[in-house]
Formats: sequence, structure tokens, C-alpha cells
Amino acid sequence: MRDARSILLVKLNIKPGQIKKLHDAGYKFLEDLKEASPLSLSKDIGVSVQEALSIIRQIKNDKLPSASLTSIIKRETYAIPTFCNGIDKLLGGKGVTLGKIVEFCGIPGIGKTQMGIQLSINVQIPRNLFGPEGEAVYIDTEGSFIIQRVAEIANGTIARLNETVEGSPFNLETILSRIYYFRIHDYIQLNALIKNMDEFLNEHPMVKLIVIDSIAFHFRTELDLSVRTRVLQMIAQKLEDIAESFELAVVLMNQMTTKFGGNSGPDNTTLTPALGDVLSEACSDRVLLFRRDEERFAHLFKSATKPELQITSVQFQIIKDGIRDCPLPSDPGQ
Ligand SMILES: Nc1ncnc2c1ncn2[C@@H]1O[C@H](COP(=O)(O)OP(=O)(O)OP(=O)(O)O)[C@@H](O)[C@H]1O
Repeated sequence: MRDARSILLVKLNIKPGQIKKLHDAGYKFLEDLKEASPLSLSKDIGVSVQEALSIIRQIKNDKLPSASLTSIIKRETYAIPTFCNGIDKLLGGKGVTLGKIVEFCGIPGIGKTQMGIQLSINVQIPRNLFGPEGEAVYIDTEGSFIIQRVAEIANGTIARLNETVEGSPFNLETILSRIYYFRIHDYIQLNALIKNMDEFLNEHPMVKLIVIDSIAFHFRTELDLSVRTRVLQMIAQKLEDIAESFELAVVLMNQMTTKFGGNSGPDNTTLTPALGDVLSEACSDRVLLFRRDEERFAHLFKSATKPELQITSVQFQIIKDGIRDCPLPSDPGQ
């Protein structure tokens, strides 16, 4: 069998101009592209991130033995921990994976903003502590990003990391300086921001997470349905491209809306995530945050990677320090 490592890039279906640029930058064999991401490749060979992405896609689509190709092109994947092991496991083991769009939905007060803030801090966890060592963009459509609460969760995160290593490089000022905050007042601003996000990301290559809290807020009311669907589709498509090209995670917070039919409510109504199918297509994982009695739970109701999950609901809590696992039930004998 052909060894994919020794395959010359010239033998692949890539444009001659691109081959030259790859050669000039020292990429000769498929193996050389093993660690390349669209962003790193674009810098190395001097093309746009989109062109670098299209080169990587072309290579993936070429007629090579698929098993070896996957192993060659496979990039090191980092994930953003939520600090709730249960939710990390639902999301594939380590948390929110870079390169994907994940949705958290739930009723007001369930903890979506707390999750968004926790992730914006945790994306900064250094590599030596198995974090993505990145920065975050926080797009606030509702005005719920309260700086005092961010500082509280940041201090909780610093304390937690200090339990793991001594002298962690984290401090409050650095954490806050690595969250780029955008306050959005209507859907036109949101659309414009997402449309021009490439430019911002090119200037801020450390960004590894974009949180939109919430995606539905400016799309709920009087907006014409066809306009709403069109704008949302454009935003969703752009977010998918951004997530892949810049290898970052996009986390969408979403509200719940009442739908008639389904019979689950006393008045023949069902609570369902807002904006329906448009978001469903773009999100690889969708998590419902909900309350049962006084406890909070997370339920994975869509997963692109693990359709046959055994455990789909886990418990979590929100404390002063942020999102955490629930303590194990105390021994009734004690
Ligand atoms: N310092 C704190 N200590 C403990 N729990 C807190 C603290 N701050 C907030 N919470 C919890 O987080 C909840 C608010 O969560 P959050 O604002 O994330 O909800 P949300 O799902 O974003 O709601 P909305 O849809 O209205 O924006 C509070 O009701 C409270 O239970």
C-alpha cells in the first residue's frame, strides 16, 4: 500500500501556483502539512485564510487512501473545559472542541451567560495545563455581561488553576484583557459584525472562542420571517466558515420559545429552542440546560459526533466561582 507520508504534494490536485507557494515555504510532502491549520498555513505561504482552507480541503478530498489521509491531516485538537466534567464528557470528553459550533439553550436564569463567561476565561488556560491558550470574543446582545461577575468567575478560575500548578501565569487583569467585548443592539449590527469578523480575527489570531449571548434576542419580534431566515442563514454559514478557517469554537446561547403542538404542556404547547432548524444545521452539538426541582442539568439533544450516547444528561451547579460539577451525594450514613 502507498505510504501517505511519502506522497509528494505535486501529485495531488492542487493548483501549480499554490504548489509553488507551498514548496517555497518548505511544504513538499503530505506529511509536512500534518500540523498545518488554515491560519498557520495562510501565514506560512502568504495567502488568505480562505485560500489556505481551500488547499487543506482539496487535499482532504483527493483520491488518497482515506485512513492514512485522516491520520496525516489530523490536527491536534484542543478543547475548552467547562469546569463541569459531566458537560465536558457530553461534548466529547474535554469540553467545547475548537473548530465547531455548539449551542447552549435554556430558560432565563438557567446559566447560559455564566457558561459563556466561564468558557471565555477557560479558553485562556495555558497549553501546559492542557488548555487552548487563546483569547475570546464575547458578543453581548442582551446586556447581560456584568464585569463584576466576570471578575468573580476569573478569580475562581485563578484559584482553581493555582491548586494545579504553583505560580500560574493567570491574573485578573490579563484575563480581562483577553476578552474582546462587543455590545450589539440589533440584528443589523450583529450581521455586520459577523460579516466583518475575518478582519478582526486576522488581527487577533489568538482568538479561539466566539460567544454570542444570545443569538435569538434580536430575531424574535416583529422581523419578517423570510428576512429573519435569510439573515440567520447568512450568519450561520459565516460562523461555520469562521469556526473552520480560524480553528476556533463558536458558542451560541439560545433562548426557549413556546411552540403549539407536541402535547407536553397543559395547553398543548412545547418549549423548544428559538430559531428552530436554521441553527440546528449549523451546530454540531446542542445542549439544553434545564432545572428539575432545585437542581440544574445539561442534556445533549444533538451531537454530530456521538449519535449513540449512553449518558445524555448530567448535573451541574453555579457557585460564586463559576460553573462546577455537583458534589457527590453525601453518604446518608454520615
Ligand atoms: N455569584 C453567584 N453565585 C451563585 N450563583 C450565581 C451567581 N451569579 C449568578 N448565579 C446564578 O446564575 C443565574 C443566572 O444565570 P444566567 O444569567 O447565566 O442565566 P441565563 O440563562 O443567561 O438567563 P437569560 O436568558 O435571562 O440571560 C442566577 O439565577 C443564579 O442562580
